[in-house]
Amino acid sequence: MAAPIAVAIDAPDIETAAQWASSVTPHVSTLKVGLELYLRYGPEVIATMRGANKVSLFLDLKLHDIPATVAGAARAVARLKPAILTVHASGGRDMIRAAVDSAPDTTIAAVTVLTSLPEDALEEVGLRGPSSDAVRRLATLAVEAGAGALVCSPHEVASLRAEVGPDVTLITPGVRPAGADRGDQARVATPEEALAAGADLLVIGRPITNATDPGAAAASIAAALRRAEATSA
Ligand SMILES: O=C(O)c1cc(=O)[nH]c(=O)n1[C@@H]1O[C@H](COP(=O)(O)O)[C@@H](O)[C@H]1O
Repeated sequence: MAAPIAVAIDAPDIETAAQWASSVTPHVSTLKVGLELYLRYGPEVIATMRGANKVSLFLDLKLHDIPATVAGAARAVARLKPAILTVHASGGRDMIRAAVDSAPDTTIAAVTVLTSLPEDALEEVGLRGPSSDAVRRLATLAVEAGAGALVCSPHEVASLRAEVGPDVTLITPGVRPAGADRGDQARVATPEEALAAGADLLVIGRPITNATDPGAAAASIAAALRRAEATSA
C-alpha cells in the first residue's frame, strides 16, 4: 500500500515535475502541487500530475483573502477536483467557511502556524505563542468553520489530535529523515516521529525531490514508515 506521504512537487518546470511524479507515485499516496508550479502552469499542471499517476491530488494554494475573494478562488479550482485545498487559518472563520462552501467535494485544509516559523518569530508576525497554543487556537477556529483537515508541524500533532478528535485529517510538513538538511524548516521531526505522533499525511519535498533518485528516496521513507508501524502494532 502507498505510504501516507504527500510529495511536495515544488519543481521549476513541468517536465521536472512530471519526472518526479512518475518516479515517486508507486510509493506514496499523494502529490502536492503548490504555488511555484500552479502560478506558472495553472490547471495544465494538475492534468499532467494526474496523467497516468493513480494518486490523490493536493492543491496547496494557501488562500488568504477576504471571504468573497476566497470563495471565488475556491470555486475556480474546485472544478479541478483536488482532494485537498489549503487556506491560511489566520484568514478567519468567515474566510474558511467561504472556502468550505465553495468547494464541497474538496477537503479544505487550514494551515495553522507555518513550519518555517521558529518560536521567537511568532510575536513579530502578531501571533501569541508558544506555537503549540497558537496552533491550537487557529485549529479550533478552523474546525468550527468546517475545515476537514489541519496543517501543523509534527511537534503539535499529538496535542491537536487530543483537541480535535479522530475525524479531522492532520497533515504535517516539516518532516526530515534523520540527518537530512532542514533547509528553511524550523519545527521539524523525522517521518517516524510524525507518524507516531498521530499524523495522517506527511508532506515531504526536498528530502525526496533533491535526491539523486527521488523514486528510491520515496521508497526508502515509505519502507521506514512501514517498519515503524509494524514495530508499534
Ligand atoms: O501547506 C503546506 O503544505 C505547508 C505548510 C507549512 O506550514 N509548511 C510547509 O513547509 N508547507 C509546504 O510543505 C512543503 C515542504 O517541503 P520540504 O521542506 O521541501 O519538505 C512545501 O511545499 C511547503 O510549501
